[in-house]
Amino acid sequence: MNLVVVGATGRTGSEIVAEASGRGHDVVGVATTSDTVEDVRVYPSEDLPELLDDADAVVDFTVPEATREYAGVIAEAGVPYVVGTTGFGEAGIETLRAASESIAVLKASNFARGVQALLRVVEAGVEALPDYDVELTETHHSGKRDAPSGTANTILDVVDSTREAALERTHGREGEHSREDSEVGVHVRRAGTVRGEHELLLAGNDELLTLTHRAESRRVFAAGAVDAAEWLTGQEPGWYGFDDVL
Ligand SMILES: NC(=O)c1ccc[n+]([C@@H]2O[C@H](COP(=O)([O-])OP(=O)(O)OC[C@H]3O[C@@H](n4cnc5c(N)ncnc54)[C@H](O)[C@@H]3O)[C@@H](O)[C@H]2O)c1
Ligand SMILES: O=C(O)C1=N[C@H](C(=O)O)CCC1
Repeated sequence: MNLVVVGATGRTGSEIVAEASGRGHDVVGVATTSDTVEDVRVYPSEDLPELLDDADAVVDFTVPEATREYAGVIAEAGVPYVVGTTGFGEAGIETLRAASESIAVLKASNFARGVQALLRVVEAGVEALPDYDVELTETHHSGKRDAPSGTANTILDVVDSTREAALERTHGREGEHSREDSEVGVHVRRAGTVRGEHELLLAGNDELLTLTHRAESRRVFAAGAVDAAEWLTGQEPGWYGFDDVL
């Protein structure tokens, strides 16, 4: 497969370049500056249109503003598009949904297979404990731009779709703040080189259930993203998630 990795010089993109190259795929990179990663040529972003001519898939781990810029070009080129970038607003999601009318778009906030398993366990836990208090804590490296993480938002979306009514997301607490039954506390920690940890707490009836996932390297995201790209090349245009791949 001819793969274009956008964000190839990044923390995660460089792992994806290594993973895809290791599987024998032909890889080129795109980033804000030209470079070389794992012996793979990285081109500046203005070169993306011509790089799409021979591409079988694009994998994007950049920033929301870059993804929004690329989506139209990639859709026009008719190339399947795997998006791992997080931190989009509604407009960004709309741009990707529009692209999925003409190409296969697979967007996931987390390409670790263990997080897909966590989401299934979260649904079962909330179904079994519908009246328990819910709190979420996520921890990532000190360089992460967006908060809360895309994965945290995905977990909370699963909680909301499983409960009778959506919970009001309270981001941190300070001063006098007694807890309402209708709220979920969302707590964000940024420190060191943490690759990604998510903990969901369900508490009530004098007991606690904690559901936790910890990524111990970015290779786990890279493996999932390349699996997704390999799968997506065989799909019709449309909107897909990583759960479709598993
Ligand atoms: N879905 C997942 O499994 C998953 C896993 C890890 C990271 N992420 C997400 O991936 C994104 C990148 O994270 P990171 O830590 O690898 O970032 P990073 O800052 O290390 O790398 C960002 C990359 O994007 C490129 N870039 C930035 N602005 C650009 C622009 N305007 N045009 C072209 N390229 C541009 C940079 O050159 C760099 O290569 C974040 O949104 C993060 O949340 C998702
Ligand atoms: O390192 C990051 O940044 C990560 N971002 C994703 C998110 O926002 O959920 C996935 C975990 C790692």
